[in-house]
Amino acid sequence: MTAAAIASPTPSPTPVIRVTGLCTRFGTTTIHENLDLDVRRGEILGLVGGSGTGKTVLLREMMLLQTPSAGRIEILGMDATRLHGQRLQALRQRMGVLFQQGALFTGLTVRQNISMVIREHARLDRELCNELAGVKIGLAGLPADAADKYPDTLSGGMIKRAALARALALDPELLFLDEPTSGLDPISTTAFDDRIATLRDLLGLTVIMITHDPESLRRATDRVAFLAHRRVWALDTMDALLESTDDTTRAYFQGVQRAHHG
Ligand SMILES: Nc1ncnc2c1ncn2[C@@H]1O[C@H](COP(=O)(O)OP(=O)(O)OP(=O)(O)O)[C@@H](O)[C@H]1O
Repeated sequence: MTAAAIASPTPSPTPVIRVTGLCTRFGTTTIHENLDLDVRRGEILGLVGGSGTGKTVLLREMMLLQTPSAGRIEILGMDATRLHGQRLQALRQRMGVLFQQGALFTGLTVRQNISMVIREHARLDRELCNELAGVKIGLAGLPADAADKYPDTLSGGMIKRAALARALALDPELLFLDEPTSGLDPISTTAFDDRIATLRDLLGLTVIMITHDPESLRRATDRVAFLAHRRVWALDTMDALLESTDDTTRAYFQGVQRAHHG
């Protein structure tokens, strides 16, 4: 027998996020029922599904901002549903988030917006926090002179990047993006997606991204989780999902493609 024949298969690496048996109910409405999802370290995972299928709620549950009705969420090896107090806070700090609105404080410059987050969590003097904020601004792909501008003087694409810089403020291991490129033109969207891929490579981030944009899904993601019928209905590469023979999956992705191409 050859060595290859007796070698055991490579074990799949432990996921950085493992969701099992997740249920989410609001009153009598069930949004998720026995939903399972594994997120691999270092991947960019797209999260898609029809309106109201619970993408944002699932994202919030994985970020420990919302408690599911039932089920288990393991994050970075910890049973997150059992964490409280300081340990919960410490785990949250290992995650960065960019919500759809990007909400920056309009009365603060870009640098102040970011440095404020660093100062809240680290015992560093103001000057060092400002310097660190400058590093994040560069990582997000903003020109240095954007640092001292106020958000309402920036373009839509630059605001997204400023919000990205803030999401990177605490050196997260997990980055959650809720429709990060909504409202951006195709060129800015491509540039933003490329930046996310670069940051993943550079910083070893794991990225979970909700988006409706099929071009972004194809370009930026390693795998896509498709939510339907209250669970993760399909999980595969975008190319594989586009060729799926399953009726629900095919109908969704064909609809998304049609909507995108007008
Ligand atoms: N706190 C809440 N209380 C009651 N219902 C809620 C709450 N949060 C979300 N929902 C409901 O849960 C469902 C899923 O919401 P969610 O925002 O996750 O959908 P989504 O898949 O992100 O949709 P979209 O693509 O339209 O943004 C919706 O019907 C929403 O109204």
